Amino acid sequence: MLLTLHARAKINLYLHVVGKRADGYHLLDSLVVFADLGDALRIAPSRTLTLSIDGPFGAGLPASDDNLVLRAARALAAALAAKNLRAEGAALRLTKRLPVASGIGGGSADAAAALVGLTRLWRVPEGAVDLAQIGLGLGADLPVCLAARPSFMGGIGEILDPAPALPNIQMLLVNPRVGVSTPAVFKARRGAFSAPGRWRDGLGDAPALAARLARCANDLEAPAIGIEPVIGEVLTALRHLPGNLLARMSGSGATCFGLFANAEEVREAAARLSVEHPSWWIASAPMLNGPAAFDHDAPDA
Ligand SMILES: C[C@@](CO)(OP(=O)(O)O)[C@H](O)COP(=O)(O)OP(=O)(O)OC[C@H]1O[C@@H](n2ccc(N)nc2=O)[C@H](O)[C@@H]1O
Ligand SMILES: Nc1ncnc2c1ncn2[C@@H]1O[C@H](COP(=O)(O)OP(=O)(O)O)[C@@H](O)[C@H]1O
Repeated sequence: MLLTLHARAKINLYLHVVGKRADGYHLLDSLVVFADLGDALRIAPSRTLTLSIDGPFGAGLPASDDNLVLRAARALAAALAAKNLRAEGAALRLTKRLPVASGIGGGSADAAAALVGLTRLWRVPEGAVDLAQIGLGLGADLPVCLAARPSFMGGIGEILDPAPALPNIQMLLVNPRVGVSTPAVFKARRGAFSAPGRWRDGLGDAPALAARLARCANDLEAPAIGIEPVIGEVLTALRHLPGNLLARMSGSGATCFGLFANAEEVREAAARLSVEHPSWWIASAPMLNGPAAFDHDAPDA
C-alpha cells in the first residue's frame, strides 16, 4: 500500500492571546483555517522507519530524529506499544513546499498527516489511540491540524469548536524568507491580554468575513515585527494591492496573508507582488471553508 497525504498550510485568521498558564504556555482564542496548498507526505511499507525530504524548502530541513514527522511516527508507535498493539516500519517521503518555522504550521500539518497515514498503513483499530492527545504532546498546533477543518481554537490549542459557515475567499500567502522562533515571539509580547474575538453566525461573502476579522487582530504581529521588521513591509505591500480586503500575519509569523474576493484578483496580486519583491515566497490558494481531507482514503498504488 502506498499512501499520499496532503499536509495543508494552517492560517490563523485572527489570534488573540487571552491568558497565560502557570507553565508559561499562552491561552489562545483563534480562528484557524486551511489553504488549499501545502506539503505532501508519501508513506510506503517498510521494515524500518525512514524519512527522506525533497521539495523547494526541503534543503533547509534535516530528516533527523527531531523532525516532526519522525517524532509523530515514534509517538504513535509508543502509544500502540502501551496498548500491546504492534507498529511496523514505514518509508516516509516528505515534499516540503511550505516555508519552515513560518507561522503556517507546516511541521504540525506534516506530523498530523504522518499520524493519520500511519494509523492506516499499520491498520490501527478505530479508537485504539487518541491521536489528538498524542499530537498535543508534539505541539500546540497538532490538534487543529488533525481536525483539518475551520475551527475556533482555545486553550493552548487543544480545545476546538467548529467555525460557523465561512464564505469562499482567496488567500495570498507571503513570506519574506525569514524564519521566526515561536517561543521568542510569545516572549516578546507585552501588554494586557485580549478578550476572545469569536462569533456565532455564518458570514455570507468575502467582504463580510474581512469586515468581521477587522474587528479582531493577531496579538503576535507587533512582537514579531519587533524581531523581524520586514514583516511590517510585507503587510504594507499586501495592503497596497488592488482588491485586498485584509492583510494580517498568521501565527507567530513571519508568513502574512492577504484576503481577496476572487481568483482573478488574487492571481493579479500575486503577479504584481512577485515583480515588486522577487525574493519573497509568494503563493495563492483558495481558503478551504469545509473539511480539508488528507485524502488518505485514496491509496494511489
Ligand atoms: C502560534 C501558533 C498559533 O497557531 O502557531 P505557529 O506560529 O506555530 O504556526 C501555535 O500556537 C504554536 O503552536 P506550535 O508551533 O505547535 O507550538 P509548540 O511547539 O507547542 O510551542 C512552541 C513554544 O511556543 C510557545 N507557546 C506555544 C503555544 C501556546 N499556546 N503558548 C505558547 O506560549 C511556548 O513557548 C512553546 O514552548
Ligand atoms: N517536518 C517539519 N516541517 C517543518 N518544520 C519542522 C519539521 N520538523 C521539525 N520542524 C521544526 O519545527 C519548528 C516549527 O516549524 P513549522 O511548523 O514549519 O512552523 P510554525 O510552528 O511557525 O508554523 C521549526 O523550528 C522546524 O525546524
